[in-house]
Amino acid sequence: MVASLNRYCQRIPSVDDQVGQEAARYVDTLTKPKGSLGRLEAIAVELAKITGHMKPQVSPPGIIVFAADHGIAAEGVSAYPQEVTAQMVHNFLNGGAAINVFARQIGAMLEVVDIGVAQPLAAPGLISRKVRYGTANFLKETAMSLKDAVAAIEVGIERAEAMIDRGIKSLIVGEMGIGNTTTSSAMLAAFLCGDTSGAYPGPDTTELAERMKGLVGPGTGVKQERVIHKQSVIARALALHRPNGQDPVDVLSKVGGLEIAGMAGAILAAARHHIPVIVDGFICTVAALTAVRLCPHVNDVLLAAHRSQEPGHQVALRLLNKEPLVDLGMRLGEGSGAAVAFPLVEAACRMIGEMATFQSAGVTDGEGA
Ligand SMILES: Cc1cc2ncn([C@H]3O[C@H](COP(=O)(O)O)[C@@H](O)[C@H]3O)c2cc1C
Ligand SMILES: O=C(O)c1cccnc1
Repeated sequence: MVASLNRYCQRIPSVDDQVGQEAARYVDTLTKPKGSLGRLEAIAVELAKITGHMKPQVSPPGIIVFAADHGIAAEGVSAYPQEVTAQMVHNFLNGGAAINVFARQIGAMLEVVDIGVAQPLAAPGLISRKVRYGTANFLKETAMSLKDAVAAIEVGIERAEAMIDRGIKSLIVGEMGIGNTTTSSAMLAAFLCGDTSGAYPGPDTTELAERMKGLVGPGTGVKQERVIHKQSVIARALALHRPNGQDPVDVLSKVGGLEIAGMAGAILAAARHHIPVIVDGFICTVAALTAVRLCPHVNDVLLAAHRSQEPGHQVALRLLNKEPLVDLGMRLGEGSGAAVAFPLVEAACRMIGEMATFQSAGVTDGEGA
């Protein structure tokens, strides 16, 4: 790993288990039968551990949407054309996308970052941090250089730290990039397959494509034949580049995406500053996995928001050992599932922050376990 990134990761603290234990004891003193608020109680304890505060806060939340294009889109892996990425950036800036609506609902700060859209973009409010004009088609060549992968991670760190300086108390990262479910499936497969020796076969990739089944899905809504085509594209790319699943920067540079690198960097920055991350769907969970491979205890600051319909999401969640809060059948990205689940996380904070104790309210405690 590059020295500067390595140094940054080394400065990421562990969560505070002692505050967590105190918070768990305190939750049991609140005016309710013990355990009766179910997972909200566990979330409150997680948030206490992450923030180091017995009464954690997650508001205001910050949302950073990273936009970038994918050379692999040229292989016909999406139901929509590449120019939709740039068009949606304008939609975000005009406030008309799903994430804008949910960001307003939860009072979030929202920022849109061009980290690698394939065409020049300039518009009021857009944060321009283009590392390159989209990735290369990774079926033919590596997606980007190692230097670009690290630069994109560093853009994510920079943007998250800027928002943290502005006072956000939790972070949601979202993305826009036509073709990025293919990229995410390829990265997930690399993290899985690259772990075992001899994982990548020779020129015949049929068996490898078969193993892609549970990792590849319809994305924006391609038909089953095209899902099979996506599996084959990914298998051929993996056999060509043989990414090392133990080395997330290698995986990013060979089959990754600029926005996924940016999201991973932003997640690292949140962990560095004791800020909880509410993880969106498939793409975001692959970015989170990338951050966790860079620094394993980053996993402790992640809360999985929702279960995406994209099949690989289930696999990625299992690798992180996370159970999502809700399953609404969503498959959008942009950070939308995380924003929709945010009020549940906020409820957990309010519970531990505002409820009376048996003692303060003069209510007689029982022995409920
Ligand atoms: C209008 C529109 C808005 C979106 N917002 C998020 N995505 C989502 O769909 C894309 C990934 O799917 P695939 O790999 O099939 O291209 C990403 O841009 C993702 O953020 C959108 C897609 C479209 C078409
Ligand atoms: O779950 C996601 O992040 C997702 C699923 C489909 C398309 N875009 C994003």
